[in-house]
Amino acid sequence: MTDQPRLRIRGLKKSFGDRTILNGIDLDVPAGKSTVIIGGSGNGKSLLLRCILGLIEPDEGIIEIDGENILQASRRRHETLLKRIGMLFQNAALFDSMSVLDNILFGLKAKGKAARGNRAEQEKEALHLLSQVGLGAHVAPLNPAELSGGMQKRVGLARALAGRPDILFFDEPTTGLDPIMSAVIDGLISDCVTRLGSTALTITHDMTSAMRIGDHAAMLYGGKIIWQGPANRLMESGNPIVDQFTHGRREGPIPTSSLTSSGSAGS
Ligand SMILES: Nc1ncnc2c1ncn2[C@@H]1O[C@H](COP(=O)(O)OP(=O)(O)OP(=O)(O)O)[C@@H](O)[C@H]1O
Repeated sequence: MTDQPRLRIRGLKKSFGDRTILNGIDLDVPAGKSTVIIGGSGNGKSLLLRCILGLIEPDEGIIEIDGENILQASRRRHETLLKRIGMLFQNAALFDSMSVLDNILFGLKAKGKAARGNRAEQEKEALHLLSQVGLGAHVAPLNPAELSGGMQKRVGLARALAGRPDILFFDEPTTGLDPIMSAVIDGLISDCVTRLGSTALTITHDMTSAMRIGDHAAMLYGGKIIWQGPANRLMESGNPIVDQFTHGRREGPIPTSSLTSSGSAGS
């Protein structure tokens, strides 16, 4: 592993009208490690991922993958770089009208991998992806609505792994899951990092999960990354804002009103 982070973000800003949500994000995501981002609702965590994924155009800043600023890359190069990223969305974001198999085949197509091989080979690859997340072939013809939330997340992970991306984003992967299924999903995320060598970036509110899967952790607050360090320091960071958040205290520097308002970071 080199010292160059896989993802390097500097001075990233995004406002909507007069509401500044991201107000100069500086973040390094080390290669081949698991990074977690914590922060209150509405602070812009999902927005940050959407900016990296090219779904939202930031107002200012640098987003580098392996030292290459994707915001200045040609459109074609940008698309190629983004194919390196697989994403598990908050609610798994599966297509309800498609079978599990077709959802994964869609993931392969989106990464340009389905152009190779015939339908039988593509299906074999999809079933292999399902087995990687611990699901058998019997799930393939089912519709997402027939699956539990935990199974849907696993299918979402299988789809995120389609095309073998080396960077994986997880948006609140354990939200809505029971503690055992959360541990299963966390185990799969850790496997992606330790067995596949992926670089993982996870947004979570779940401190157990953050400590379990994270090597590196960062807290987003007021539009900036206000702390980053080893994930095992999250509960004793020495930063009063991080401490209030990770220990879930009502009293502290974070006004409780900021957790129910729009999350604007000011300018
Ligand atoms: N396309 C958009 N247009 C206008 N406002 C937006 C847009 N996208 C995000 N926002 C605003 O940015 C703020 C941050 O949203 P975001 O979803 O990133 O928060 P979050 O930290 O991920 O919250 P949560 O933990 O609740 O998911 C919110 O106030 C949201 O309304």
